[in-house]
Amino acid sequence: MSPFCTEDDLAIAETVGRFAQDVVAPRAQAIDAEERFAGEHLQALADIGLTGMNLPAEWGGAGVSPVALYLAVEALAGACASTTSMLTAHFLATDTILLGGSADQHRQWLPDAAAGRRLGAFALTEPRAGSNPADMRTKAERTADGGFRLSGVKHFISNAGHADFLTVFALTDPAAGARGISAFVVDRRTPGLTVGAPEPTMGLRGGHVFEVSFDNCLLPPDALLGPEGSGFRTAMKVLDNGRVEIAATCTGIAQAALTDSIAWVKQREVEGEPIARFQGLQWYLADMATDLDAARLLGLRAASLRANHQRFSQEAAIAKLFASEMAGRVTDKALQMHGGYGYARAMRLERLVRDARIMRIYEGSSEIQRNIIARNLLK
Ligand SMILES: CC(C)(COP(=O)(O)OP(=O)(O)OC[C@H]1O[C@@H](n2cnc3c(N)ncnc32)[C@H](O)[C@@H]1OP(=O)(O)O)[C@@H](O)C(=O)NCCC(=O)NCCSC(=O)CCS(=O)O
Repeated sequence: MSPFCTEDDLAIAETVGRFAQDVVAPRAQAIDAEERFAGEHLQALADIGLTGMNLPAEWGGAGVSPVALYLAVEALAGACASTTSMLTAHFLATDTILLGGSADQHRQWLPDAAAGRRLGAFALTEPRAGSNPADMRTKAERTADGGFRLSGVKHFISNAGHADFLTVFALTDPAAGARGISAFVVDRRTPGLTVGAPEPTMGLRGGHVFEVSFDNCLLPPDALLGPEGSGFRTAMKVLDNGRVEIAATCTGIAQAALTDSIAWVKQREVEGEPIARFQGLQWYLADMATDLDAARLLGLRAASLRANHQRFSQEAAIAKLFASEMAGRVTDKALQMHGGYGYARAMRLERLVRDARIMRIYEGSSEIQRNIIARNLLK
């Protein structure tokens, strides 16, 4: 499949692919249509090791390579992107604890999260600080007992209303800009923490997003992840991982659209012959496959660098930019090939088109990825 994958990675992908098609795919249309939270899959994801797939075995995780993680996320996304979004948001939360926290914090939070007993959410974005999180307003002030008083509002937070814990980023030194941001792990039952109703969205309708308010929430000293002021850097490292997982989600969605399109042109007939005989449609398929292959290779390259403990921020941004734009192109072409049937809600293609759209926006929009890529080029 790719120079980046080992036999073990491919075996994991096959297992997850079978699980995704047998267990997750059959419920995906209903989850979307009824806007039902994809959490109904949480136990099944945990049973197959997916809830801890980003974590080392030491903390209850699957201990697999980031390449296997990429392939697993892709396989799951081909079945249900809402379920995948719930899972990747959980990964953002547990990655924050893994990368920012101490061994004691790992022990306290990660095994339960890896086992799917506790669901996480990642609270970085604010109503007026999306692309530029350094401009956040949420504050955490020291209290006399060494803990913190947390106040502010976070927005578009996946899982929040269903989560057991959130990793939250807040200013501990408002004068210091990005260097004044700290990361915290917060129990969702903390008094003063309230979550709004799920925000209605165009796609990922089973991957609920929420506004979260912190009204003078009192946090214990051990809620702080890492040294004060290190939160922004932790968030950026977590997002490097997250962007590769979004790229994998995009290749999963696009692969599903391509698979459906191949089946469609073979089955749909015009004047007694399958439309697959039209060269125009064959060229559509060829372009879709080429675009998809390029995106997958970029994603696997980033995952492979991560596996080798090399810096991969640039490659993650390139993979996320290309894959999210590719998913838009491929799902749109697929819909065009299906004609009115692709536009009808009875087919999953309509869902794939809607689910693909957010990929160009969350975890850093395409414009932000271009900024990151250009900034690295001009260093
Ligand atoms: C575009 C940005 C990267 C620009 O950031 P800034 O210009 O504000 O900050 P910098 O000066 O670049 O960096 C400050 C500080 O952080 C360090 N840094 C930066 N990037 C990295 C990295 N990849 N790895 C490690 N460290 C990093 C940098 O070296 C500086 O350190 P020093 O202070 O010098 O020590 C940024 O604004 C950005 O990424 N914006 C997009 C935000 C985003 O993606 N938000 C998505 C939120 S989550 C979501 O969308 C969905 C979640 S869910 O499903 O609920």
